[in-house]
Amino acid sequence: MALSIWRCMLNSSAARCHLHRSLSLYNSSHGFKEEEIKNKLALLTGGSVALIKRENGIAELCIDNPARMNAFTGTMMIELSECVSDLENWQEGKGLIVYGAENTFCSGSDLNAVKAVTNPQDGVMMCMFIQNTLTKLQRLPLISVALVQGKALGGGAELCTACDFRLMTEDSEIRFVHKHMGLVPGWGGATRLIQLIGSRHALKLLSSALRVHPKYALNIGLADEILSSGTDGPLAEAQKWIASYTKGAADVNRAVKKVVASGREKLFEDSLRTEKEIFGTVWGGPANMQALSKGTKHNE
Ligand SMILES: CC[C@@H](C(=O)O)C(=O)SCCNC(=O)CCNC(=O)[C@H](O)C(C)(C)COP(=O)(O)OP(=O)(O)OC[C@H]1O[C@@H](n2cnc3c(N)ncnc32)[C@H](O)[C@@H]1OP(=O)(O)O
Repeated sequence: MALSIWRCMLNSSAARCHLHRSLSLYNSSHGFKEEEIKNKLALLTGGSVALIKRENGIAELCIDNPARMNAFTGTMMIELSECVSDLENWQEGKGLIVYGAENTFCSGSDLNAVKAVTNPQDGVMMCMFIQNTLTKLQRLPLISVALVQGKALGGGAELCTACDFRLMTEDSEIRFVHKHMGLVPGWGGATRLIQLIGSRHALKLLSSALRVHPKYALNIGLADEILSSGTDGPLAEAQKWIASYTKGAADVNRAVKKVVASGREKLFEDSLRTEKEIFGTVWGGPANMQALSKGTKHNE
């Protein structure tokens, strides 16, 4: 079969692969009434979530509510969802750094918002809204990094588990305080924590609300690097760190994250099929042809 026809077949199946992007975890068939909960969240104002998409393909998402230790108000939950949707459509994107304003990460839900969302139905609806957002964040075809400075508490601890990697500054902590609030994680943090560090370590952190300092986080696999207090500052350190994992063409970087995200979630044979489809999107592509024409050697 002519190579070009074969590639066309691979590419057409790869196109189908793209069509499955950004299906929400919860929809109306699960009783999720998105517009209804968004209208309620919109009344809980304060703070903001800002997204910068840079020319080099690395975006920065800032959780900005320093007067409340970057706690999420209702409007910030809506803005986070909108930023993640924007990133889902950013075809040039390769990486994402999530961080908090004024050198602290996030202290979870704004307790004023929590007190305003009194009935259990609305609480569960808010939980579904946030889980939809954080599941899409985790599945973005970008390498994502949570830059943890200061405190990542409650929902803030859950948010950092939705990123592929966590970089912690020397004085920072991640703390699942839910049990002290008479709660369990609801933003998907328990499920992702078990994926990251295993059920034994996850149960220890959730049942003790332990302050997880950087060295222990590194030891149990929750953190990937402890950032030294370099002269450039933590955000610049994080930019340097992510740059070493996002070199080269955007489509190849995105394909790498897609094959790993597929293997992380799918059954073995389904993941193999997805890997084949993603392979078809880069086989014979510009980066592949350039490497072949250069006679690339791997002895650096
Ligand atoms: C599924 C989980 C999810 C949910 O249930 O929806 C949650 O995340 S529940 C919330 C979990 N988070 C908390 O319980 C954090 C509560 N705050 C603290 O423990 C402390 O503030 C701190 C984060 C450890 C920082 O302590 P400290 O350095 O002493 O500063 P302050 O306490 O003075 O905080 C400064 C300022 O910020 C306000 N603040 C902090 N966190 C929140 C929050 N989550 N919601 C609302 N406001 C918050 C704090 O009240 C102070 O404000 P003022 O008192 O007006 O100065």
